[in-house]
Amino acid sequence: MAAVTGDSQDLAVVPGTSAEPTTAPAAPHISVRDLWMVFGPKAAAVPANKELCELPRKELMQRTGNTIAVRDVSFDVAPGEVFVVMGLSGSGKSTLVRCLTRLIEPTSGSVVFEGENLLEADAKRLRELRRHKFSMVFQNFGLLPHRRVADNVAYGLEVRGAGRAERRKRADEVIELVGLAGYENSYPDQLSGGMQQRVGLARALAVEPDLMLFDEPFSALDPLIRRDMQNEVIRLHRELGKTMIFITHDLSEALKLGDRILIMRDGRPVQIGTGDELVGAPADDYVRDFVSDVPKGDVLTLRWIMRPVSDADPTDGPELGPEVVVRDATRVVLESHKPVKVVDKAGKLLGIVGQEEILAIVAGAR
Ligand SMILES: Nc1ncnc2c1ncn2[C@@H]1O[C@H](COP(=O)(O)OP(=O)(O)OP(=O)(O)O)[C@@H](O)[C@H]1O
Repeated sequence: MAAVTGDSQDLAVVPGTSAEPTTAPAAPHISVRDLWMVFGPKAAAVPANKELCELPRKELMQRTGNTIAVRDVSFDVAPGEVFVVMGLSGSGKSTLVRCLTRLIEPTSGSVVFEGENLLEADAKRLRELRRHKFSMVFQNFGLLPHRRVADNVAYGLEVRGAGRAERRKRADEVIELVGLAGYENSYPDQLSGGMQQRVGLARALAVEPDLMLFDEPFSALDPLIRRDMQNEVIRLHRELGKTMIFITHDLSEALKLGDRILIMRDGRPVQIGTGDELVGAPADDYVRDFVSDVPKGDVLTLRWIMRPVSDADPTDGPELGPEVVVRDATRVVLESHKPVKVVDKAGKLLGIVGQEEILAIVAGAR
């Protein structure tokens, strides 16, 4: 999915620089710096204590009763970007995302949202932000069972104090938007899992949030329904351009939805990058392992496989941009009797891709 503002390529870390904080070209929508979340007694003392921070998880727990769920995480999310947080169970994804809106109180660091450090907001301001600026979609849908679809969708507006007519109008709009028209008066248990999650999506959209947070929203759904819901998020993002932070432990979901992906391990950020950067230049064996089964041709772009032009290369072949995905370039390259020239927007020749480079990827040799 393309970022609505800015070129996601520009937002990315340079391949191989792994977890360096990335700087968005425009003012970031949300900017996280040096964020720590330590559970347990005297948690605040842990981040500053190098010796404690380096202890294995079990030993830290035995010695101090603390668990480090998020350690020293920094990243920016640009307006309109879809930023995915990915990692195995226990890697700190949920804690990190809950810290962003202070559903969990971070131990230290800063979270600047639209220029405001949320860690300094008082309870009143925080309530205001949660009602007007953020919304969250949960894995277990989080619907109120005794309320009809329309009332579930309008719940956030009701909390905000909106009148009945306004609530109903807005609920109808978003119910239509997520494809649930006709089900306004149903109860959640009369709907399938996928439809219930559409209600969850509609409820999150109803309040017109600036930032949408998704906590593994589709993990409980069947694969086909899950695919439909991913496509639904892509469509809604295209139509509404909301900034989204999306947690998943599923790499294919991360690659499908994310402009950029943050990979977490044991609370640490291991790599932040676009899908092709993770696949083309994994920061370590953990990331390499994650991406090992990804069909490379579906993710890598020509810039990853092009070679320098040599004197022997004909340079009158067809031209393609460096951002073209290998899969999409395959036909042009294989049908051409000459190597394809990889050319940037200014017309500068960057490299050459011939049949060997394509076949090496398609056959999985690289
Ligand atoms: N309230 C808590 N008290 C103590 N430790 C906690 C608490 N919540 C989470 N943790 C610990 O923090 C670490 C990160 O947990 P978290 O739930 O954020 O991971 P996750 O990547 O979201 O995992 P999952 O995909 O299973 O939800 C884990 O070791 C977990 O046991």
